[in-house]
Amino acid sequence: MTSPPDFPPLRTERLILRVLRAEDATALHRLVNDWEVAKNLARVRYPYELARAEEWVRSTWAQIAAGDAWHLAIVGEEDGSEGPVERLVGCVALTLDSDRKQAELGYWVGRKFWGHGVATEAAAALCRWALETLGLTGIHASALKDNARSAAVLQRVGLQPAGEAMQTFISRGGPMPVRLFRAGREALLAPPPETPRVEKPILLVAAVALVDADGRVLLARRPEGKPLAGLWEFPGGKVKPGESPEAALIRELKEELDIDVSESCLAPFTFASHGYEAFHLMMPLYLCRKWGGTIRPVEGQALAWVRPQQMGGYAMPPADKPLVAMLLDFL
Ligand SMILES: Nc1nc2c([nH]c(=O)n2[C@H]2C[C@H](O)[C@@H](COP(=O)(O)OP(=O)(O)OP(=O)(O)O)O2)c(=O)[nH]1
Repeated sequence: MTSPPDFPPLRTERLILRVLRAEDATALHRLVNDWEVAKNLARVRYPYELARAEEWVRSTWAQIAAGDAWHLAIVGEEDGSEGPVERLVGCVALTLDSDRKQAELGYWVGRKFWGHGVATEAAAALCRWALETLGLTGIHASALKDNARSAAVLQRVGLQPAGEAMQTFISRGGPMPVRLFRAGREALLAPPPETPRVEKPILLVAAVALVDADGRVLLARRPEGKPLAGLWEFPGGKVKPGESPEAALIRELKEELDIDVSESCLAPFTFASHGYEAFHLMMPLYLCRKWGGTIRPVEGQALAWVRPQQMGGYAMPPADKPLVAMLLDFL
């Protein structure tokens, strides 16, 4: 064939999947003649010459015309001075098995376009097109065992692990271990599971473990009338809109304990992330060993200096349990 076959381009949110054109060969050669890309491709020789790219582009036209395989260019659009300009970012392909009921999925993306979900977006669109248009019963693929990135793409597209095998990789000069993936038509066409929505508001609270010279930590008892009243907690409080967690802590420590703490004495230590009934608590916990002034319970709250080993004897909010374990390890 001397010219590309008719194939209406597939459009995704960010990409166009279309037949390769003769003029794509230069960009294709530049992207594939990169060991980081070529080493993951079974049927590519490395180094990959421009003449091979030109020949391969033409071979894809015959395969599409025969209905054997669809190797499509993955193209992004960029703003140019005279309107949008197309840019080749990779290729995606489906090749029919000999029974013509199933197909093998393959793809590659140029190194500089990695990390943006291009392969997943393109592969999912081509699979959907093939299932709907060709009536395939399933799709399969393989990924080198050392290519975790590709295995993740296949699983995001909806393929499931289906064992391991050896497969010849021209680029690597021989057989290589691969992981196999496959999925049936129903699984692939099912709508993706909804990601659980966080309905609760996120409450940001800053707290601190004040540590004395003996390695004891100050706990304060939550006063009556407040939620979780009677439980022992790390001093701190809610971060106000526009306030940094450090500024909130400095303010709270002055209000609650009448001490002066400078930001440089607050060392980020760990954090609590806990779902309470009405909100989700995000609470960075700082460590502080140096403050100005003498600690006094301004709000009449009970205070206790407690070694981490003894904190089990103090009833604390559920969010604090993992923090105690961290302190126990660290102090
Ligand atoms: N300060 C602190 N709060 C904690 C800890 N563990 C934990 O679950 N919390 C929760 C309890 C509260 O829901 C929230 C802190 O809110 P708070 O009501 O004490 O905050 P605040 O001092 O700004 O109080 P207020 O002005 O609203 O009365 O974080 C902890 O170790 N220290």
